Amino acid sequence: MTFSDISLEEKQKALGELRNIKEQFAARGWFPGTSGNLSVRVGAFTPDRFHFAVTSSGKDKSVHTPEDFLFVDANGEACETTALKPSAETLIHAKIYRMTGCGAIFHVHTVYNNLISEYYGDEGYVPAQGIELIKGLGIWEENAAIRIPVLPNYADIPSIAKLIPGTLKPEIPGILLRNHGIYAWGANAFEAKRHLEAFEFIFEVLYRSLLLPPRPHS
Ligand SMILES: CSCCC(=O)C(=O)COP(=O)(O)O
Ligand SMILES: [Zn+2]
Repeated sequence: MTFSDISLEEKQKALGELRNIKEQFAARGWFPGTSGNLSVRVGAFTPDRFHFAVTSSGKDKSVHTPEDFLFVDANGEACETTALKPSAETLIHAKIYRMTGCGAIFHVHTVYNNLISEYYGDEGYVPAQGIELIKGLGIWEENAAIRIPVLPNYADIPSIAKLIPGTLKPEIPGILLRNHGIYAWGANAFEAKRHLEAFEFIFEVLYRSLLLPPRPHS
């Protein structure tokens, strides 16, 4: 399937979903200083051939403009002639699509995901257990213990993308970049949003738990 085979209706639906998500996350303060990026896949998928709409690089994501999104291919190249630049982290999105075949990927920088990724960064994963929102990740096992992968935050994005195949775990729909932010994905925008919200809740619980004083002996 080429980009022009994908219906206008499907492309517009993807752009509408991105616009809604962008507005909601911006209202939560999840795009400080132009950080963060979002994408939704369109059309058919094979690991080597797919297309997605992605946020333009360096934009203020708290306002809507006609330059907010563009469509790119599996190599992160623009599908149509445009002056817009795709997100600087488009190759990370492309690698996650290639590995998972998912339908949407959302990336945000928050204080909690930064603090927790640094705290557990040397281990290479964030451990979590006994938090109800683990179910929000689609993991319904009783008292599930999960490990959320943490990758180093190299300045060279292709170097990060290369690490993804060895790091990504099929059962965990997210990856942290140390002292940077999280990528969360799902079969569609609804699921990717639910996963991202669950991760952020988990990070806040973990961080606040570290601050609790020891319980007095009873
Ligand atoms: C301004 S934060 C540094 C870049 C970054 O990590 C990010 O998420 C935003 O980059 P983009 O090119 O997608 O605007
Ligand atoms: Zn980022």
